[in-house]
Amino acid sequence: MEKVLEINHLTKKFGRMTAVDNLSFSVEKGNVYGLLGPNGSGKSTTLGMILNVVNPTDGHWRWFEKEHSIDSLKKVGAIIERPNFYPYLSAEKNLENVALIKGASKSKIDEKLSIVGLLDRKKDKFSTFSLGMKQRLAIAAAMLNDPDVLILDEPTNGLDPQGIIKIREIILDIAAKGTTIILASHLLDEVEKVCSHVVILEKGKTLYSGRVDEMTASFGYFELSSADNSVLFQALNSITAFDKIAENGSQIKAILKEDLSAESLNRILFEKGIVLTHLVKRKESLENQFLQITQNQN
Ligand SMILES: Nc1ncnc2c1ncn2[C@@H]1O[C@H](COP(=O)(O)OP(=O)(O)OP(=O)(O)O)[C@@H](O)[C@H]1O
Repeated sequence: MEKVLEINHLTKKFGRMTAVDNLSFSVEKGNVYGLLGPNGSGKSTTLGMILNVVNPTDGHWRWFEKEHSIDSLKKVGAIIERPNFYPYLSAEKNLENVALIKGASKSKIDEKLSIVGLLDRKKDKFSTFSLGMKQRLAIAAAMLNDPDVLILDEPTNGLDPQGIIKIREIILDIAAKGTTIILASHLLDEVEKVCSHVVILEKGKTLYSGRVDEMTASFGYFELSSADNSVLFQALNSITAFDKIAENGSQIKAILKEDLSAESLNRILFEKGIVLTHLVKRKESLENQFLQITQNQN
């Protein structure tokens, strides 16, 4: 797989505060990466470093498997601050200005406005746009020179539900056409809906890095009960596949640390003379895992 970005031991300190702490991960072409973390976890600082606007304290990164070159960033489109356009100019005129600055062709303007659903509003002044439309225009501007990578920092912040859905559809559409996307968000739901990969940050440290579906597909847990739960509890404790076993009202919750099917567990317990009255296998959602991970840090 072609590597678009490699980050190694990246660290940023502001005085005594470490905003990004020894961060390492790689971004492969064609995927959508979520940088997920609560406010202040170091997402924007990380994006600032890889975009050359924040100086790192330590560590390094490289774009497109090349050592540092300003040229590499020409293939990266980014929206890291609120879109800044001329309010009294139309969407089209604003994009003409951006094209001029970026050295992109004006012939791309209609195509990009169409991708973000603003082609029929191209003659309207920027000042008449909703926040969601402004954000979509910013995406069109970032896409003008057909970047290989698009970076978005909290792209749906402050938008209404309709605006949020629209932006997410646009991101997925751009990704489906082959552009690699790196998206910083504090919304787990957003990452689950949009990203294939996720790096979870808490206080600048990586807590999880990997595929979103692998994280969702953790080993899960069982809910069980039997006529005598204390005997069941003891029996479960002797099975090495479990990480934690807890009584939960009339049921026992047994969390897996490795794969074990409901059928196998039922058989193991039956062989120990235990007949179950209840057996359900469940998977923790990414949301629960994220909450657990962030809670454990406090
Ligand atoms: N220029 C700066 N000077 C001092 N501290 C800073 C500076 N920029 C960021 N920080 C601190 O670094 C930490 C990480 O901030 P950062 O903005 O990267 O987090 P974030 O995950 O993007 O959160 P948010 O979504 O709230 O911006 C925070 O504690 C923040 O206060």
